[in-house]
Amino acid sequence: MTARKIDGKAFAAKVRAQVATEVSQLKAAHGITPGLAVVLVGEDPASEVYVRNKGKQTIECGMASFEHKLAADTSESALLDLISNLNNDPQVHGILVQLPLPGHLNEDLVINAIAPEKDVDGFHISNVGLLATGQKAMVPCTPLGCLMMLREEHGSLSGMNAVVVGRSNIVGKPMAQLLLRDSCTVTIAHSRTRDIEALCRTADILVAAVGRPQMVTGDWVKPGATVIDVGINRIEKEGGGTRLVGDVDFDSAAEVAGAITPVPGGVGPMTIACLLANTLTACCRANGLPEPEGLTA
Ligand SMILES: NC(=O)C1=CN([C@@H]2O[C@H](COP(=O)(O)OP(=O)(O)OC[C@H]3O[C@@H](n4cnc5c(N)ncnc54)[C@H](OP(=O)(O)O)[C@@H]3O)[C@@H](O)[C@H]2O)C=CC1
Ligand SMILES: Nc1nc(=O)c2c([nH]1)NC[C@@H]1CN(c3ccc(C(=O)N[C@@H](CCC(=O)O)C(=O)O)cc3)C=[N+]21
Repeated sequence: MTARKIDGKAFAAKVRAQVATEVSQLKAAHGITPGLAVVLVGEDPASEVYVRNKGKQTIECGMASFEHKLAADTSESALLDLISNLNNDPQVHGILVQLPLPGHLNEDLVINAIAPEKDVDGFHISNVGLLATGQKAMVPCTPLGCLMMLREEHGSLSGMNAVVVGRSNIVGKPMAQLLLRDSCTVTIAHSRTRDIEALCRTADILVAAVGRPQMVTGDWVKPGATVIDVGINRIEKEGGGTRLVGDVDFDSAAEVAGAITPVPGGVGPMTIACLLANTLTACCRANGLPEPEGLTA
């Protein structure tokens, strides 16, 4: 392996420590405790992992955690009622509805029912529009975490060629927006992209968010490039059991890349740290207090 391994786990711990410090100051000076509500409808294995890690870390940071676990057959109106209550609850500064939702629920409708200023996922159409037009928004946690690691690695990203593989609303598109805002030349690739390997080899920054285990191999990577692996895929292990792998084939990519994030221990922990940072930011904004520095995009 020649690439530097970017330690997302350690970086996330630093971000959470900063959040915890600011939370304790907020409590001491103003008697305010930031609160995060997480809504989980039905059972999704990826979401379960996320909710478990997140609840623990929310409390470790000194914030209040409100978990709402609803049955898989919950009606849309019941879910909208809950969101309305959370929108009006002064103890709740951040609301996250775990995706994907069961098929009978309209995701767009549900997400857009969240008060934009409490939308710590940054998925509400208002926040998407604010980000796209360069205004102050809630920035989606996963792309924000990726951006923080890239800035730490490179300082300025200006003029770099970035290729984002994946065009989802929750990762690919907002990632591309953030890279564009930092003056990268951005290309978004997806399942219809022609000669995707050659395109990826033009990237100084390569972000993989496809949901296909180990799809991006070393021969897709430009020598010295920085590779950010967003993928979280559970695969069968030889000899039984399962293990977590990314969308990048770590071993072959690490032979070519300059720096690379591992899975686990890369983007995942940063996502949760950014969720906590967004909750703190939302709480400061709600109370007309100055925002924490270095925790927003
Ligand atoms: N670490 C973290 O914190 C998080 C990790 N994830 C993980 O990131 C990955 C992506 O998530 P998400 O964006 O929600 O996934 P989606 O399934 O919503 O989007 C996947 C994207 O990848 C593209 N794609 C699929 N197959 C190919 C292919 N063969 N070649 C090129 N492009 C392809 C799709 O293209 P098209 O649009 O043409 O279909 C689509 O745009 C998953 O592994 C997920 O688990 C997600 C969120 C947070
Ligand atoms: N509204 C919404 N927002 C999300 O941001 C969201 C979502 N829904 N639905 C599911 C996906 C997935 N996701 C993960 C975040 C962190 C880890 C994480 O902490 N991963 C650890 C490993 C965890 C383990 O050991 O299994 C790591 O990569 O090191 C994983 C997955 C957020 N998502």
